[in-house]
Amino acid sequence: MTAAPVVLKAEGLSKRFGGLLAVQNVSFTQYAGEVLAVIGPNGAGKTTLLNLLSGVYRPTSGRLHLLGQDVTDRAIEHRCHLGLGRAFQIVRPFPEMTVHENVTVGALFGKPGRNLSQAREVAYDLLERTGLSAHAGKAAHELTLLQDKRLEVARALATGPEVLLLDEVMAGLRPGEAQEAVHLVRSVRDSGISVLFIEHIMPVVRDLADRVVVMDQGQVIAEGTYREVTANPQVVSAYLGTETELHA
Ligand SMILES: Nc1ncnc2c1ncn2[C@@H]1O[C@H](COP(=O)(O)OP(=O)(O)OP(=O)(O)O)[C@@H](O)[C@H]1O
Repeated sequence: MTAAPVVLKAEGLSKRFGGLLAVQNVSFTQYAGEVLAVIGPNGAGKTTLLNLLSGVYRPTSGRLHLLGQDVTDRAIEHRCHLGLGRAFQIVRPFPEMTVHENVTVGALFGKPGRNLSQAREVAYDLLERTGLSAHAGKAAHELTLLQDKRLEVARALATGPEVLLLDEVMAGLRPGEAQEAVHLVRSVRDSGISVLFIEHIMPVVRDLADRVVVMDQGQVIAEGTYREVTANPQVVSAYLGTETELHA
């Protein structure tokens, strides 16, 4: 059997803020088609890691490879054009623009070489895929929270990613809504996109992740299937005293 190609490879990534090593020597590999979760208690360094992956921060040390290229010193735009998309926890669409226009902007600027009519077509297709077609003409500020999250995913997909980073996109959703969001992420994965996500809601991690990377105090303390990591005493101990219910 041939192993799936590597899409992301972090090698000893660290990020220092003054006296604090927020991310310490983090290494992991993500394979094509894989859904990888990054979990850990508050302050573990998950968001900082995501910022290192997407290019918001340059690492203090370590290297990052994306789709076979060393992108350690590459800007956000370069990573985006290469095939890295990101959806944020706090959704910030252009509120007065329509839902369709918001996705068109992503399709136009996230992928070089598209003209406006191509971007508009891509946007219609993505609204269909993310279940927003019926809301295409609404102003973005009229959407519900779940629809906002769908829009955020549609905007990230509009850049044509091969790897999609999701930063706690389930935050604030009710359980039924979170299940709908899980279906959406599965459909993204089924379309061939590799997904790396940060999540605090353990049932979501259990339902979605092929593999889980657990961080604590900036370091990776465990890696494996959901079952493996939640049975790991070091992981259990890292979560003790936190509000997160580790065993979903
Ligand atoms: N820009 C920054 N400047 C200084 N310290 C920072 C900065 N960003 C994060 N930190 C610190 O780095 C550590 C890791 O923070 P980070 O936000 O990455 O953790 P997290 O695992 O995402 O936490 P949470 O689950 O609460 O979002 C924390 O101690 C945080 O205070």
